[in-house]
Amino acid sequence: MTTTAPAKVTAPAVRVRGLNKTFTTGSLLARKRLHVLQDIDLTIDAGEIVALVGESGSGKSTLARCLARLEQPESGAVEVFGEDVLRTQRRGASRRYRSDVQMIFQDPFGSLNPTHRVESVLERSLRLHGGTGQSASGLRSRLVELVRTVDLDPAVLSAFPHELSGGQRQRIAIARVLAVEPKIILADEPTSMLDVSVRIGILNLLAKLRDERGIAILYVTHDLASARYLADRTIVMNAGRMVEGGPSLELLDDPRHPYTRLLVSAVPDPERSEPFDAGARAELRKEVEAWTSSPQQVTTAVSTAGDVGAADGPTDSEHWVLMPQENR
Ligand SMILES: Nc1ncnc2c1ncn2[C@@H]1O[C@H](COP(=O)(O)OP(=O)(O)OP(=O)(O)O)[C@@H](O)[C@H]1O
Repeated sequence: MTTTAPAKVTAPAVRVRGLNKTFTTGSLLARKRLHVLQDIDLTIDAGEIVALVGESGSGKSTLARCLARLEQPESGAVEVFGEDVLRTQRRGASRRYRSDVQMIFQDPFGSLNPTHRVESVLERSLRLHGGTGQSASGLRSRLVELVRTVDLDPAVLSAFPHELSGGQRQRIAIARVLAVEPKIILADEPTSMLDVSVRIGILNLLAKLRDERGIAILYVTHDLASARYLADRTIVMNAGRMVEGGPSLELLDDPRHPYTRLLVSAVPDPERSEPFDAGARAELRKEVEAWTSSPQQVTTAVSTAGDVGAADGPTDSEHWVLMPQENR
């Protein structure tokens, strides 16, 4: 008799279940509790990019910061490759966790020490990760390899951050993260401070890291068009809750939830057959308000997982047309 070996089950890179986070603000006499994350569920597989979109203040960064262990949620579970880290690492993230889960921020200048040349910024990360056992030539070739991975010329190694463009600085910030060989990258608006012309290069770099290294990426953004371009799945957040999620193309081309439809309506698309008019948007806004006061989890056919320009108009709206995912 032949027996079939059971299929190997691989845990997702990240699984978040029932996560809640509140902040207390105000003076002693007028304390206010802000429930910033409410019952958040999310999974990200290895080699997958998941975009988190929503209006300003919807809780996207707080969720990323909870995953980076920079914030402590009140309840819920965060599993990384199957390990329930809030239980097993109660006193804070282990050294291993801090290598495996890395964060990229929106301001690449703020995250690089202006007095250090690029090579010493990267060398520091390499040494932290691999100890001090590298020979001088081994170290040099790792530095060159790192900057080449982020598509920069090794000449940048001798530059100071202020001598680089915003896009180059963000690439160095990414190289520094790669020095510790992360399995998960939390990218919080990594292109929002960059010129439109260089944004797509950073998005393509993130896609390369997913495809070639199998890195799981949470991509936090206001820009629906870039989420559509880059992310395998997109999740929409409103006021601390997840309202809708699914494969990016399906979700953003055929949004079901009124809030997602409102966000999508703010991105002009000449190919859209029925343009949204002000009346339609006002109706959607009413539906969103009704949902916010009595939220129900919306499950769409594609279901698995703030200010995206809904009120202020789109940013980079041309990407919607210029960056179709299928032509990437
Ligand atoms: N440390 C903190 N203390 C108090 N309130 C906070 C703190 N951090 C965030 N908040 C509040 O939590 C809410 C969610 O903020 P968060 O930054 O997660 O939203 P976001 O969706 O990432 O918005 P943005 O796109 O503007 O960064 C906001 O109302 C914010 O003011």
